[in-house]
Amino acid sequence: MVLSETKLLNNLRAISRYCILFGVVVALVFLPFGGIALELQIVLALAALTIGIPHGAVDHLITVPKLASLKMALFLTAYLGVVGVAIWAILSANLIGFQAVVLMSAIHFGLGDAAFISELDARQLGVKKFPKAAYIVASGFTPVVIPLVSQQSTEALAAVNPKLIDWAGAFAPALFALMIVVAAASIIWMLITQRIQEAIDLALLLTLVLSAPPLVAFAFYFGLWHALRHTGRLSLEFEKAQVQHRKDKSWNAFGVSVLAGAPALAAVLAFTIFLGISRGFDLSQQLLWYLLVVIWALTVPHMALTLRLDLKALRL
Ligand SMILES: CC1=C(/C=C/C(C)=C/C=C/C(C)=C/C=O)C(C)(C)CCC1
Ligand SMILES: [Fe+2]
Repeated sequence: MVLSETKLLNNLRAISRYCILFGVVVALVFLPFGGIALELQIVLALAALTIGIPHGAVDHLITVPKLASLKMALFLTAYLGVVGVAIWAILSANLIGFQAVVLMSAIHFGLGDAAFISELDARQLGVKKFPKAAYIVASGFTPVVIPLVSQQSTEALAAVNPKLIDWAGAFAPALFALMIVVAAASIIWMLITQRIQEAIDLALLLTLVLSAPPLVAFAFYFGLWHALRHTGRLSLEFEKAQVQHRKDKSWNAFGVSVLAGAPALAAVLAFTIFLGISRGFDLSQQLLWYLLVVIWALTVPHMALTLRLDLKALRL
């Protein structure tokens, strides 16, 4: 079973790296033609967000194992209540809401990515000490903050919601420089401590955010790195996936973990369209914004519940 888990986590690590590399190549290929058209960027972002949703949609199954129970009903009521309050907060205070979301996302991404490495470490012998703090900070802030303070962030944020364009105010250039230094220093630290694989991970993320436009960089990171690796970790917790791991069927374990989140994916998409229409939105212009708002709101309880697993894996 441990072998099947290790195999899956290692495969997902390799696949997510190839995906990021593919994103870098696509961005570079488009460069001589004036970059990837904004419309295509938005389509990519919508696709990546959709791919990424199921990873958060199994929280309830992991926290409350029994689907048809009073506990589950109470849990879902509280979960959705938090989501509702968060949606209201982001819609009524766009700017502060977004700043809070950026911070929350960076912490959630960093803890999650580092917890993934810790789960791999726990299943392998003779690993060198893992500098967790450096990996948490670099892997969390690089994919969110750098795209949001880069030169091209104005175009991306205008497509999401023009009110967000100045989210970092006068700090943007300093924040950009600081984030590059943090990422570079962490890569060097990984090399010094002989965590070569982690140095490769961070170098890939940094290359992506420096070469691809913000929406594309975020799309590839969220859908094909964060969600993939997180789903791998879900298979370690989810009872149905454990059954498959025990039979040494690592991809089946991954498959059931993805499928468990599929019904919620449909619900999220339907609710997003309902929310948008009820607020009189123009589908082609504001779908990305509303989908992001719903995902950000879902991240509030998702992050709180995932935190438990993250801290357990990281032994913090
Ligand atoms: C980086 C970036 C963005 C921000 C994305 C964020 C902050 C996403 C957070 C997602 C979470 C927390 C998911 C949970 O698992 C925008 C606005 C799309 C514009 C393009 C660049
Ligand atoms: Fe997540």
